[in-house]
Amino acid sequence: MTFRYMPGFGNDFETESLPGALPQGQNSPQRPAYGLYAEQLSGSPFTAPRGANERSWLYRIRPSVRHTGRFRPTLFERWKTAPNLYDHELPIGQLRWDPTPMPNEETDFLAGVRTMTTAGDVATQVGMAAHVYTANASMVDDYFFNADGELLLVPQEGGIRVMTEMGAMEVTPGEIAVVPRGMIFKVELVDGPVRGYICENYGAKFTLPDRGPIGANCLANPRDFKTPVAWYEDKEAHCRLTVKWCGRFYRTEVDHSPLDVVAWHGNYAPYKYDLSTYSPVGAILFDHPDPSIFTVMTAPSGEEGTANVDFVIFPPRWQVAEHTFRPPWYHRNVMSEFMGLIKGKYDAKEEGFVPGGISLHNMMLPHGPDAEGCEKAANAELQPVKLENTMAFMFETRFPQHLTRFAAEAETLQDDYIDCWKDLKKRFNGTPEGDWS
Ligand SMILES: O=C(O)Cc1cc(O)ccc1O
Ligand SMILES: [Fe+2]
Repeated sequence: MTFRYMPGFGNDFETESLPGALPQGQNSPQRPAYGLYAEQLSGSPFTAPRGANERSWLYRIRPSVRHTGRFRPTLFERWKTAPNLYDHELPIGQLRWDPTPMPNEETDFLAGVRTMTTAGDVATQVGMAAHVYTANASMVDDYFFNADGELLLVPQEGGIRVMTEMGAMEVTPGEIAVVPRGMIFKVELVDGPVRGYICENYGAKFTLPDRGPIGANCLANPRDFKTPVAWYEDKEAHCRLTVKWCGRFYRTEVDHSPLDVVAWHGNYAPYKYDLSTYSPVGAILFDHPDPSIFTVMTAPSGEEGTANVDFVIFPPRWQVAEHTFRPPWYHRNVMSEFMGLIKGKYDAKEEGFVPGGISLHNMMLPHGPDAEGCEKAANAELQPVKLENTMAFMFETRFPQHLTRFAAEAETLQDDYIDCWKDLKKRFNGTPEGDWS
């Protein structure tokens, strides 16, 4: 199968996989071509202002209402939803985990989701959850949609094929994909086991941040976002559709594939993005800017400049700042920082933060470079240095991130993480130079 995409962020797209399947000049013809049913999928209230109004028109073999029978409750006990408070006894702290191991038993994407943190409240469409997924099997006759929010998928190991109602995307480590709230999809594996991270965004959708004085270019450029062309399965088989709805899971059975959209148009659609197309802008003379300069996408909350969640990356880049402590400064942040590493090394941590791992620096908890990193940065010769072969990211939310019991009790939790700062010694010695040796 070939994967084809249309460029642009939030564009009004149109696509058909059979000639003439997409009505022209109207949305709801009396008898759509090919005997298709017309259906509107709304991603915003009908009356949302034009710039935030999202909907698509789908032309499908059966209307979605025929993809569901009666719903029965089902359980995915490791996929948690906010509010999920204090189901463990671990005190607050700076935390770090080793990579989640690949499954031993047959596990598909849906079964392989494990929640690490939740924030906010799904019932008021506020906040987010951070998950890891691991899988060693494709979803074949199993399909899923999440009514609780959009899913930002961040593969770390192994490629996945995200087969959605509106098209199919192949997404490999170094790329990300977003599946909108309510969109039916399944995940197939390209070749072998996979691992990655998910941000489940309960709030307003991810959008591109304003660039302010940076101007009209750089950071994430709209044309590098890719939305798949229409694709469908005309498959009659025993299929299951699982739905996540306000933190609970339900299942319904149908005799055909729900991925049956032959043509569509609109601006509510899945997309993917290659992180290597991000054009970072940074300090070209001195000092270390705030990580907000590396925001790929932001999901706003009601308060200006205060994101429900930001998706931030730390891509390969030159470091050139003069007379500057170049790694992140020591800091305390009102926002809560969940970090993952897709590949390479992260410049604030010399050891222990490895690809597939996670760190969590929650609301107001102090953190910064480890002792070794500090020592190196303070004594480095400040030549231009290229940070290569690296890609870390952060889900940064205005809401405190509450650990799940799974995260608190995981064998991968490093109990010695805070020791990475214990050798930060006193440098104050009464002289203006201090003791930076
Ligand atoms: O804590 C971290 O490693 C993330 C981070 C990076 C940076 O360059 C500045 C602030 C910040 O929180
Ligand atoms: Fe931080």
